[in-house]
Amino acid sequence: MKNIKFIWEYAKPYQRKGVMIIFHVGIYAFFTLVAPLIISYMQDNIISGIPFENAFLQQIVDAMGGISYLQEHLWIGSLMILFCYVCIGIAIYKRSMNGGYFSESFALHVRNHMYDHLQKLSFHYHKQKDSGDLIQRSTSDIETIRRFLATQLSEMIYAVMIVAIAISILFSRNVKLTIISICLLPFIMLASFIFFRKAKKIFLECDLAESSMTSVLQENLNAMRVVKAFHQEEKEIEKFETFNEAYRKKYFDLMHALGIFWSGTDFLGLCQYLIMMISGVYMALEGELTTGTFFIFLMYESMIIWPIRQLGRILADMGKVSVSIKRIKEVLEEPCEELEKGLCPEIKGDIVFDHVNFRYADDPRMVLKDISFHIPAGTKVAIMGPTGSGKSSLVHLLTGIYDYPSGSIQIDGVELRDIAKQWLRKHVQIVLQEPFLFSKTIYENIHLADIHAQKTDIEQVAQMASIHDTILSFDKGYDTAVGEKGVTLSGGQKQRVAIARTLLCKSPIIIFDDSLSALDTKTDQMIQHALSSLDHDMTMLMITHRISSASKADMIIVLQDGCISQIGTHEELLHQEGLYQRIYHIQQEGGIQDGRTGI
Ligand SMILES: Nc1ncnc2c1ncn2[C@@H]1O[C@H](COP(=O)(O)OP(=O)(O)OP(=O)(O)O)[C@@H](O)[C@H]1O
Repeated sequence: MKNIKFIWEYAKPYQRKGVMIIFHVGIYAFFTLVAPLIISYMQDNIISGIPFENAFLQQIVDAMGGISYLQEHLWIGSLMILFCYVCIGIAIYKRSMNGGYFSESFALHVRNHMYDHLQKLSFHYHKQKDSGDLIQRSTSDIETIRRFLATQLSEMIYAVMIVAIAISILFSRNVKLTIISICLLPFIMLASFIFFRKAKKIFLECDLAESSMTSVLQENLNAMRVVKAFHQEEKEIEKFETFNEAYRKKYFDLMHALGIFWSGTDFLGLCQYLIMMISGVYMALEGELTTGTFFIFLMYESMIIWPIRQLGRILADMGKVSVSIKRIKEVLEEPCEELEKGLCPEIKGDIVFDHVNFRYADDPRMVLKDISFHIPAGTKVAIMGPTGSGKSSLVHLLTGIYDYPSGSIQIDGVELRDIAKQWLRKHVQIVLQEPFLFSKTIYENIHLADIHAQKTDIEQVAQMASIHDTILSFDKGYDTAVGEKGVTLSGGQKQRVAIARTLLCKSPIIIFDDSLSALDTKTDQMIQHALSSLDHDMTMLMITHRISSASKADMIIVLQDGCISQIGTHEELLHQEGLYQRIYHIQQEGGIQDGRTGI
């Protein structure tokens, strides 16, 4: 019942079309059954002249001119049969149209709602969930329900109607032959139901084999540069062939099982048909059956055997539909991140960490331990430390993506978790280590940070990010399309476009998560120089591995194993024994001039 309600809600505004499916299937079933009846009456009562047992039918025939008139004008009967087939054609067309509207409307609304909801779910949720699974829920699961509504639903209604009405008519004609005609039908339906229940496992294995093969292909295409750089082509081909072969095997298993099922139930169906035919001929010879009635049995039998088999399949498939609905509901019922709830204080960029501890939900290890510091507004801070020491985790806390279990983080005196997330993210911008560019033009990629920005604003931030001249050197300038994941740009170029995009927000707090280290020292210095000449005050947190960059900061925080091991200015830390001094000496000695020190 809940599933019907779910489908009904999303099928708006085409719910009426759903009801019309039942009506048109009814018309289809009615005329499909009436056509053989007309032929039987023509044979028995018009041509052979057997009087009608039914007074109502006799009245209709009289109204049409009587039996002898119809005998002389047999084309009237043919015309009636033609009329039935025209009505069947129209009903099939209408049923398909309504099924299409109903199912497409459902799919459209659920897909939109899913996409909308996915945008509003927390980052934590997305991190925990497998993106492939979410894609499957938003596509294949919706498709399973759509297919059911578009075709299987009407097939099911048709099967129920045609079987129920045909068997009732057959009973009214000859009880004994009807019982003979349906004796194998329950077995056909049961065989079909059991088979498709059991076959679920094979279908699933086939789906999994296909998705594994697709993943290999996807990974290979994404990592084409690495594949070529390490001469992995042969190995990759071998790997793909293994998965392709596994998929072929599973598909063959499926075809084999389906082959056995279809031929087995075909055989049962034909046996049923044969039993009915032999019994019918025998009974007709004994005079228990008229030719017209026998004709009805022949026609109706073929009409009910295949829908019965189909009904078994649909009933088994309905399990899949309810599983899909459950999987979609699981996502839709997941609570959204409350982006607007909370305070919207004026943010200038004063940051205080007070005994903050932090660990990721799926990992018992403490990533940040007892972190305390104060960054006054407008300060430029460098964060250094060995890989895995917690630098990125620390700065990500400021964007409100994760919550901190203990301690306090305040921005301009307001507890960070009390600030509305949307407001916070508008004022705290981060340039990620691995920036992501959309498959749009460079202009659009920068412009999305502020839809009100003018072309001059975009050029200005591009200049600050030292990418303006590079963009102009492209044939299409700012209109250059950035390919899938920005592959038409080099890593450093992508990084600089991402920096320009972040600068366009003019946020009071800006974070560079190791994003400047990806650039050469000269570009890094140029960008930092441009940032220091900005006309608005900005607190800047910069994760870096370069002493040359850190030395220009007002404050340097050195993290080691999740704890602050040193904090101070370049001069102070230089005279302190510790990691900063060691890095300084390594870089001074010219070991690694351009970035990472191996810490
Ligand atoms: N999303 C996550 N879920 C669970 N653990 C994580 C996650 N991100 C990072 N970690 C773990 O937290 C610790 C700190 O990682 P973090 O990325 O903050 O270090 P980092 O100093 O920025 O490293 P790097 O310089 O290599 O970027 C590491 O041990 C890492 O394995």
